[in-house]
Amino acid sequence: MLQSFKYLFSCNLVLSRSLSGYVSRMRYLMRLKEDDEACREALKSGKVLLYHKLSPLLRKTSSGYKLASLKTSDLEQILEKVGKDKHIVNESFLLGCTDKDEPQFSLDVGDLDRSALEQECRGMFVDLRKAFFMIPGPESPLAAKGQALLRWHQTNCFCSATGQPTVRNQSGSFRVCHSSGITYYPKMAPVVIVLVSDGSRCLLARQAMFPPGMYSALSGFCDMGESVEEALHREVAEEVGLEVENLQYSGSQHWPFPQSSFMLACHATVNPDKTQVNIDKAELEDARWFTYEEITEALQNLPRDPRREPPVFWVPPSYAIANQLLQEWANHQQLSRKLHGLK
Ligand SMILES: NC(=O)C1=CN([C@@H]2O[C@H](COP(=O)(O)OP(=O)(O)OC[C@H]3O[C@@H](n4cnc5c(N)ncnc54)[C@H](OP(=O)(O)O)[C@@H]3O)[C@@H](O)[C@H]2O)C=CC1
Ligand SMILES: [Mg+2]
Repeated sequence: MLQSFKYLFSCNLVLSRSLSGYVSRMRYLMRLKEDDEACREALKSGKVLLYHKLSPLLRKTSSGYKLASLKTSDLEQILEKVGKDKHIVNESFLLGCTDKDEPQFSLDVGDLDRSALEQECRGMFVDLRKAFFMIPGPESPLAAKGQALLRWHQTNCFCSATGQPTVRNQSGSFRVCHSSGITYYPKMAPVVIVLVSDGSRCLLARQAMFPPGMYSALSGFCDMGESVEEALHREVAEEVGLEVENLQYSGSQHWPFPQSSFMLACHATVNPDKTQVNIDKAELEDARWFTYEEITEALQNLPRDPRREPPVFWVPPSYAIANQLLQEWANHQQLSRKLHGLK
């Protein structure tokens, strides 16, 4: 009894410690967003993710590649070595905070000589899509956020009402036009993504612009005023001419390409007697039903090696929420096959 009480007590202690750690970190970040001076101070002891024309800096380690996270003081020295004023570090944007309470920032140095920087930083700038195949999975959201914030600032330098320049706050959590008084906040466009199943197969599609052989779940931007459910029904009807039912929320994800999207992912079903697809050829090059065996094989395909021919059929990498939908569908199929005594 005492043992279990002790165990419960220690669990609660761990829980309350970790909760208060999280809460204080969030409060700290909130303050940095609002207080320019505090943010400038935090930058001095923080870490900066460096980008060159929106490509993040990666460093090779003994086990592969990692996002390079440079101490501000080291970055200042590097900038001076490549002949740049170290104060451009102050143009960094606040991204978040590590679990060791180190504030993290991103900075694009696209106007500096790329190879000189790569040499000084002992790393290389890699296109973000390629970087997703190289860096550890947990680093992907940070790399995406860093790029998205930089892109948003680069493309929102002027007020759409007055044409006057907008001015950022120190953290980069907004830009303001002093002429109109309008405040602009970084934006994401809501997108629905849905894996449609007929019970034993799932429906995937490809756009002409996708890399050869890649198929993904159906997706589309939400129209103004639409709910997620309405957008989902409409996109499936428009793109493949089917009516879906039994929508089930799966999860969400920020997606940086081509501009920031906020992906809302769901599963849905169609009546197994009504599976004939009618493709909107203006949107999609192809859409077809895939079996459980095809999906499990595609999910096991290793990340693409750009030097080799791509497989005939492959699916988005594990970081993409489309991949999560496919994993969930395959797990569900496996379970129901077991229940029905199938392999
Ligand atoms: N993370 C993931 O797993 C996946 C992410 N995605 C992402 O979802 C997003 C949407 O998917 P997609 O199927 O292409 O969308 P849609 O089916 O809505 O088709 C895109 C079309 O909509 C137009 N459009 C309408 N509203 C917008 C808007 N706010 N921003 C940009 N274009 C708009 C575009 O026109 P035009 O281009 O002519 O300007 C384009 O022709 C893409 O950014 C894609 O990268 C998609 C699949 C998987
Ligand atoms: Mg679409």
